[in-house]
Amino acid sequence: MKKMKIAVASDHAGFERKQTVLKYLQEQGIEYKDFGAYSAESSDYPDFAHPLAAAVSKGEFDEGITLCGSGNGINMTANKHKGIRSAICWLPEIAELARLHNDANICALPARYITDEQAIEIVKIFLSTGFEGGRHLNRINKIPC
Ligand SMILES: O=C(CO)[C@H](O)[C@H](O)[C@H](O)COP(=O)(O)O
Repeated sequence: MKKMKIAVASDHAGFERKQTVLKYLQEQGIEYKDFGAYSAESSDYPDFAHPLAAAVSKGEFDEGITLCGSGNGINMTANKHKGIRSAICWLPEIAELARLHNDANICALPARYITDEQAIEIVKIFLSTGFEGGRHLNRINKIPC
């Protein structure tokens, strides 16, 4: 895997699953920053998703990984930022397509609906798959509003 700098965030609902993802990144020697939440105490996902998405948008990180209960809230928040293409990835195949076809730069995990093993598999595929370009480049260029 190429050398990368990854931004990671969750709310309380994604906190436990995030620990598994962080351990995986550590084991792989992948540099990361954890933007919070730092406990499983109830919290609001925008408080963590906005700083993470701003940092990815500014190019401070190569990609982001986010987790909340369903993946929706943290995904919606991140997609408000310029240049962010955040995709909810609930299967490895969806994660692969999010990179190949959509050049997604944030992988949003539905922490309450996947296992630790599935989370790792999804992250592994997301981080190791490149953008296909071609016809997909025309399409992603038409996304900004
Ligand atoms: O935004 C969400 C749902 O669309 C996230 O999954 C949150 O994690 C979830 O809403 C948190 O729910 P809780 O009842 O406050 O734990």
